Amino acid sequence: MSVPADLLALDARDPLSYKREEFALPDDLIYLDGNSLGAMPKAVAQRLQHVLDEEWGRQLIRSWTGEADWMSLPDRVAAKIARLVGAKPSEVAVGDSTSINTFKALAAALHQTPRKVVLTDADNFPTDLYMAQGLNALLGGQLELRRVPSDQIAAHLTPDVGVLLLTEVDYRTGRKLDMRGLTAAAHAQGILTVWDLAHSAGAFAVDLNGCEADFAIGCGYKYLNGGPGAPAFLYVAERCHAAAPVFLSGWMGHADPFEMGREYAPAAGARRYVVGTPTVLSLSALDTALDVFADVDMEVLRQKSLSLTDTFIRLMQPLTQKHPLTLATPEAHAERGSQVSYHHPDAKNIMNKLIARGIVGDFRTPDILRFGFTPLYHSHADVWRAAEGIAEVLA
Ligand SMILES: Cc1ncc(COP(=O)(O)O)c(C=O)c1O
Ligand SMILES: Nc1c(O)cccc1C(=O)C[C@H](N)C(=O)O
Repeated sequence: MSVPADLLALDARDPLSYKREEFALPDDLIYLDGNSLGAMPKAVAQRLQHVLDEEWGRQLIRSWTGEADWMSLPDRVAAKIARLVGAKPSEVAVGDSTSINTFKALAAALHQTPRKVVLTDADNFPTDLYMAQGLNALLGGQLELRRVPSDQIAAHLTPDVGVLLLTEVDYRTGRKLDMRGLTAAAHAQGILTVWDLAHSAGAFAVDLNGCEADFAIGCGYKYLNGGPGAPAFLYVAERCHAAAPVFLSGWMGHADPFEMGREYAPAAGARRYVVGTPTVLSLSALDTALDVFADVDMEVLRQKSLSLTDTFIRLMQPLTQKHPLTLATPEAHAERGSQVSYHHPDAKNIMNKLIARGIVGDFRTPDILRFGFTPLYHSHADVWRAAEGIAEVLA
């Protein structure tokens, strides 16, 4: 069997097809895991070589303030991410991990309200729950972490809730929450919002300012393709800056680090949430990786993402009739991120077999087969080949 003509026609008119060339991807792999670790943009290798040879190797310490200007690297990367998430550059800080930034955001948000309840999705990504638990321990156990199923969040926006901590796209099911509606409903009850955009940033256009979101965090190594352990980001709405204290008040978030003053004074804007010395190698990789998005219209990217996931769901549909395979991802476009997941009682074993055949997705407990689609480097033909491989493994 070869790729059906209708899918080849979709690929022929794909306005983003030229993007695949910008990535180093093995030809014999169908990589459906960009939602865990994005593929490497080819330009990153050249950038890192330059950083090694010239900026570090030759210029050494002079690169902090010289031509390389490592001091402003977090801010330059922040400006590129800001465009993708609908924020002002001065509202985004880049550095640390998503986990650490979750702590910063949650601590700052809780400081702005006398309320002690943090409302979250019972199935939120573990690190979000763990960071809230750790913060609660630091605060002497005065918080209540209230966990409810995602479809019951709206009904639990009660006046005792201080902060709503949610992941926009669920890492297991790929279900996308209504960030705009939930943020407005939260605000109507005087609740601040912290959105985890790990599976959103770079996957589709996010509009933090348009949604009037208060705080957000996100990963650099998934759809932003910044490489393993890439720096994460933190968004703090401008109107929250004055009241959102910096608890991790490191010298690199100081207004004038080299003044070496005795008292902490925050830098302007979100730069104050940068803590210690910027991780130049990984920031440089992320900086160049983000250039892949420079000429990309995020609405076009979203349309392609939906076309890829629609196609996958359609091709997989007959398999759900023959096997104990059920779609875990919502079919409504507004409720879907850029991944498609299925429940299967033997999911772990099936994923291992798929990976052995070069179709790389994820198994997630307890029974999820997860397939991530990256419109920058996937074609409809890839989707078809993946579905064919899955059919063979299931058979
Ligand atoms: C929703 C979500 N939040 C956070 C993280 C990760 O946080 P960190 O980069 O700190 O490991 C992930 C994935 O690893 C995730 O899926
Ligand atoms: N962050 C990860 C890592 O450091 C190692 C392996 C996997 C990951 C992941 O991305 C897990 C992930 N956030 C998930 O959505 O399941």
